[in-house]
Amino acid sequence: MKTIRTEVAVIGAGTAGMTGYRAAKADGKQTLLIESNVYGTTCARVGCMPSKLLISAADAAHMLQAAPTFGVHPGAVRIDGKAVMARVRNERDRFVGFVVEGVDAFPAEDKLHGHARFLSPTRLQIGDHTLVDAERFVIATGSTPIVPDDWGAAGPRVITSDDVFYWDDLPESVAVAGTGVIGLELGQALHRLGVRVTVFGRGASVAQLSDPEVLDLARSGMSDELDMRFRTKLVKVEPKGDGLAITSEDANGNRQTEHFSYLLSAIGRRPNVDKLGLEHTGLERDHHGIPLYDMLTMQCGTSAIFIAGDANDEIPLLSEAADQGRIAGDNAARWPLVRPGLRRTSLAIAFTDPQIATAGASFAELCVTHAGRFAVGKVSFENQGRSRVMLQNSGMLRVYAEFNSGRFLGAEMIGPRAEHIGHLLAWAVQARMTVDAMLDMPFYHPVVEEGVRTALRDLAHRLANESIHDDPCVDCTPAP
Ligand SMILES: Cc1cc2nc3c(=O)[nH]c(=O)nc-3n(C[C@H](O)[C@H](O)[C@H](O)COP(=O)(O)OP(=O)(O)OC[C@H]3O[C@@H](n4cnc5c(N)ncnc54)[C@H](O)[C@@H]3O)c2cc1C
Ligand SMILES: NC(=O)c1ccc[n+]([C@@H]2O[C@H](COP(=O)([O-])OP(=O)(O)OC[C@H]3O[C@@H](n4cnc5c(N)ncnc54)[C@H](O)[C@@H]3O)[C@@H](O)[C@H]2O)c1
Repeated sequence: MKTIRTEVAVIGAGTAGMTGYRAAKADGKQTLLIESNVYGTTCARVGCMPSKLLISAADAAHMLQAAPTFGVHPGAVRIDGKAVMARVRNERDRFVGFVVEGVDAFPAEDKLHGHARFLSPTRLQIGDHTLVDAERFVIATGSTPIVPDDWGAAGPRVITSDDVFYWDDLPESVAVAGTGVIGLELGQALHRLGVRVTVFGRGASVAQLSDPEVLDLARSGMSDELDMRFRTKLVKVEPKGDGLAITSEDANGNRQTEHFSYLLSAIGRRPNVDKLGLEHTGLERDHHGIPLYDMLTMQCGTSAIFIAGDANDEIPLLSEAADQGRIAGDNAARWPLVRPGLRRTSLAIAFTDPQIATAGASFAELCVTHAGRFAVGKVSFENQGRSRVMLQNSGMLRVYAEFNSGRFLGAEMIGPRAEHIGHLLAWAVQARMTVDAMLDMPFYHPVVEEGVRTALRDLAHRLANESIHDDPCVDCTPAP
């Protein structure tokens, strides 16, 4: 077996690993980037980009369906599944191509292919061919979709989001398990593209929402369009004919068996830390096996090992993987003189329709950190001018601020233009703005942001007329 020595070893060439590699190199360290699979990142190959391509096709179909309400009659709509999937794959391959070009530009001696695992705190074994001795490490190994064993045993018709983006055609039907972001984004898109879709949720959660009022509206809005089965678990999944027989059981114990072409398991992702030999590093780990680390430096304990991106399961989003990778790579290079990096205000967007956005502190978080000390303002988009004009007048925004200081803390919404409003509100949280200062900002007419102003005015009124209280927060039941 060959032995290589390097100053920094980065495990995983996804988004976190690539930014980590670049940061360590920029600090002048000899750095090795180790990847076990193909280059191209989860985001570009099977994540953010292909999912948004599929959603855009679904948006086009949906716009045609909504057109007659405006007096515009496009005629019979025909969805060519092969053409839809061809565009998804072709455009996806283009995005992947740009990432691979970036990796190609890294010097050959900085790249190594194979599965890395720790043999000691300073040594990795790569596949069965190389030993890597390094002073410092960045773990950026990403995550893998979860498929329970009993579902997986039903065969290849049980799939994950990874498989969808390799389809040549749209299937007849899909059962989706999970009402998280992936289940809702893909479930709604496939439904709008003419696939028979049923979404099963073992609880009643909707994407990342925790605010009970927004959640209620999101549940009913999604159920109006999609066959949503909340509080329903899958009790048996069996291969049958060219698909699957899926038996579900609702909260009242009623069981039914239905036939679907596929079961899409969208019940979360597991960080890739299990086959890394972390037991040989001496690092303290949590009950999921993830090393304990500092969220500002990404350093695991006081070691020379850093962890970034989906691998630490903190906030499994692209923007976080990029930030955390940069901080981890920089600190690996600087070790032992590590420094806190820039962690930004939380922002999460689900590209459902209506979109869902959460910015800053969530309602559930505030119930813990600010119980009785925060006020809530809100707006419904039902009669909001611009939203009605566009026929996108459904949804709600709830905004939160601290009593006394009037500082804006966060927001949760489902509604039109949430991807943009989410940014606006996250920037206000990070800038530590007060509600009054936000209301001093310009608002054009007629725009959806006027709805934000209505919510902020409501919030300002409540800050002025309500006060800190000791009552238990009746609203603060955790989201199911
Ligand atoms: C369907 C879907 C849609 C998404 N949409 C969005 C979105 O719209 N917006 C958003 O912000 N986020 C989205 N995400 C999440 C986002 O894609 C991830 O948070 C991000 O890609 C994680 O980057 P990463 O670098 O941590 O992991 P990855 O990009 O997965 O990189 C990890 C790499 O490590 C390699 N590796 C693992 N173990 C080893 C080992 N032992 N040795 C060597 N190499 C190893 C893997 O092969 C992989 O290449 C989506 C995810 C999915 C699945
Ligand atoms: N637009 C975006 O930013 C975007 C899009 C897609 C994915 N992502 C990222 O990918 C991550 C993974 O997405 P996800 O949707 O797979 O996970 P998730 O954690 O968002 O949702 C998982 C869902 O599955 C349910 N569930 C868990 N175990 C179950 C079981 N045994 N049976 C039935 N249901 C079960 C949960 O209650 C939840 O509703 C997200 O957390 C997000 O960070 C982001």
